Amino acid sequence: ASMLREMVRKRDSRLREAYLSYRGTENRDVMDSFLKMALPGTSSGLHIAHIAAEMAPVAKVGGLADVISGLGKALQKKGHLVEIILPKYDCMQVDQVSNLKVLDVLVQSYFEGNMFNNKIWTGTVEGLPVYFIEPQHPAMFFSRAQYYGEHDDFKRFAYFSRAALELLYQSGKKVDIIHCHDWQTAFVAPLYWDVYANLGFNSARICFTCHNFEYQGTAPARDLAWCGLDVEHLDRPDRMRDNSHGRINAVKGAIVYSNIVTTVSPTYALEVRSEGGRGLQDTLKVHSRKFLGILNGIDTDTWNPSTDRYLKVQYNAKDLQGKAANKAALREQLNLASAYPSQPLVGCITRLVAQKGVHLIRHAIYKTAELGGQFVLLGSSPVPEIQREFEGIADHFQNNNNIRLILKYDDALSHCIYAASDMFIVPSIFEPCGLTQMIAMRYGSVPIVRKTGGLNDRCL
Ligand SMILES: Nc1ncnc2c1ncn2[C@@H]1O[C@H](COP(=O)(O)OP(=O)(O)O[C@H]2O[C@H](CO)[C@@H](O)[C@H](O)[C@H]2O)[C@@H](O)[C@H]1O
Repeated sequence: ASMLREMVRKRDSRLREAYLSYRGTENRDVMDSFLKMALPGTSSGLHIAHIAAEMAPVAKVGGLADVISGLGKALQKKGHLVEIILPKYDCMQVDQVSNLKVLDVLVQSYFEGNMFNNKIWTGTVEGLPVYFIEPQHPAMFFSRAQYYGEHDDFKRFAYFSRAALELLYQSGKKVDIIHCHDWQTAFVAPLYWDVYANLGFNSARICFTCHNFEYQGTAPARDLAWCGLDVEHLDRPDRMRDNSHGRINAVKGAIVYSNIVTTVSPTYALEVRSEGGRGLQDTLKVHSRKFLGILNGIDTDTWNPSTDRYLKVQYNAKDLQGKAANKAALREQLNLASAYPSQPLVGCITRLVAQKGVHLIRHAIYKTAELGGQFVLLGSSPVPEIQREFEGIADHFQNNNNIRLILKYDDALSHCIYAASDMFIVPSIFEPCGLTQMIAMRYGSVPIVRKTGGLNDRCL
């Protein structure tokens, strides 16, 4: 911790200046008024609805899921009424939902010229009330045995965004803040102001958080009509038309139409104002008065080595024996050599996509083997070539008792790796925030990161 504190002290002063001027007078009024409304520690008793594609642990692919439950719980603790709206995926972890039941009302929503019924399920996840929407649509949008990666993802989530707003509208809820996340629910912002506000459902203000500008949700302009948006009105350079090709862009629409737009670290908020914006930099500049970066946090109940039920032995900062016991347990579980307790163990838990620096991860595996350390990778890839490449590396080290690659998603194992490792690598090419380095620090594993985005931010 003292090393990290020292690093923070030595932080590039130009970056600090840039950050401070970004938070300067021009943005202050807008920010202050919204933060008073939206953030913990200010007023309480607001009704906040998050509309999202993921939530931990019930429907998790990556960091978005952690933030939906972590932020939701933090806001709830501050006295706000927080509700989450999710698709009812067939593959979600239903055992993580308490009191799951279907309501005896159906909510009808518009799509492609027709009205469709939606079953509404309710339940509690991590103490938060959740609504799950199950469309009664012949395309079975959320019964695909996976969360993303379907040919009609744009259609699936345009449908969900519309149905989620319809649920809020028909239930007569007086919501203060509707918080949507990433391209999958970016449609909520233009739908709210162009469709629902005209129906008198207009008490809420819209917050859009972009967790990663790499994914923007683009499609031919005509596809916007599916969820009832007006293509002619929105297919314009100052509204939803993408800045570099003729398609429409869901994230751009949310930037234009939301009251406040956030991303997940101040440094990334600076980066996306140039190339990091993946073509949206000019839009972010036009809307800079309502755009800011707020550093993510982690859910310190879920990620707590002194209460973590997945660990062999719980431990805390004052009791590192416990950490050693977890290292021994993981070595046994993964059939790794265990003769030398002090032989360093390097951990890495990630979605294996180009963003995460897969070539650097590969290099770290070989280098650790060469230097006589141990390496455990837990990761899976939506990109078949990358998955195959890492399967090859796993095979290569099959008989090496210092290296293990576990190429799947496994929540329980991830906790054990954070606890067992001495060091944790996050060599991302770009990283909007990054949660794994924060979790690693919480578990006493030293993060080794590339200096980018949230990995290059004030985290102490
Ligand atoms: N195979 C596996 N098995 C089990 N658990 C696994 C796993 N692979 C990853 N995880 C878990 O998923 C989470 C990933 O967090 P990241 O910060 O890397 O987010 P991600 O890049 O998905 O999301 C985006 O959103 C988040 C949240 O805003 C940003 O921090 C980030 O920079 C941005 O890219 C961690 O909780 C990690 O433990």
